[in-house]
Amino acid sequence: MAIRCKVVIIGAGGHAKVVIDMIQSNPEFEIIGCTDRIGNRKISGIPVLGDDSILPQLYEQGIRHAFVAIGGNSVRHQLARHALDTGFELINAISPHAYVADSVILGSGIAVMPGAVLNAEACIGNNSIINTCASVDHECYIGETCHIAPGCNISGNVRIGEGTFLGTGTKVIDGMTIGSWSILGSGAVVVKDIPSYCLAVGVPAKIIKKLT
Ligand SMILES: CC(=O)SCCNC(=O)CCNC(=O)[C@H](O)C(C)(C)COP(=O)(O)OP(=O)(O)OC[C@H]1O[C@@H](n2cnc3c(N)ncnc32)[C@H](O)[C@@H]1OP(=O)(O)O
Repeated sequence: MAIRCKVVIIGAGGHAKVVIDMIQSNPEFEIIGCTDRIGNRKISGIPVLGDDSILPQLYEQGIRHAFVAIGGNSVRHQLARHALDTGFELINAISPHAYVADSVILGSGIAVMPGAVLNAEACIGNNSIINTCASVDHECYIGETCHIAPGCNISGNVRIGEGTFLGTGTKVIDGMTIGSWSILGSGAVVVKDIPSYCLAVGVPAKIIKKLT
């Protein structure tokens, strides 16, 4: 039997439960535990080993692979940087029930949840989440550390900058550009470009706040 890569999961909330389920379905990996501020417990049968300060110790013990399972973009961004600085390689967690076209380009640290569809020549940046039943169509570019929430539909040739969050069920028509670190409220329909650092909601999506 092939030796399985030992993986530590960083985070132990609801998002981590979905990630654990996906990684457990991949025979390449063996999850050795999670990290979280609240230790001394198990999630989905996996022990919480301690908080993030134990990562260097785990690396010294020979664990080389990690996955940051945190839904919030800025915290995920910071923890991914910390894990990489410690020496870990970030794996991808791809559901066997997602469709990922052969020509899709994936970075590392990416979660693709059940029912998600990534169509031809889409490109997904490091540490991004394509959540349950979201679709990313042909030639889209999704930057690093984005979160495309459940049920979003992103049409072809859309570009989304780093750190942007599309709330549940957001729709984006083809060819749009959405900037970095913006937030689209649940149910928004994007029919015009959205700049960086904006909160936009509604149908059609309108900017209601500038974000810092
Ligand atoms: C598997 C998972 O669970 S993944 C997680 C998925 N989670 C989501 O998709 C959550 C998405 N979040 C939202 O849609 C939130 O409502 C946000 C981020 C847009 C706004 O949140 P907040 O910053 O707390 O804003 P707040 O709730 O104060 O609303 C501000 C205004 O926007 C309106 N608003 C908020 N959300 C929306 C929305 N989705 N569509 C239209 N209007 C909205 C509010 O009614 C309010 O209007 P008012 O000022 O006239 O009263």
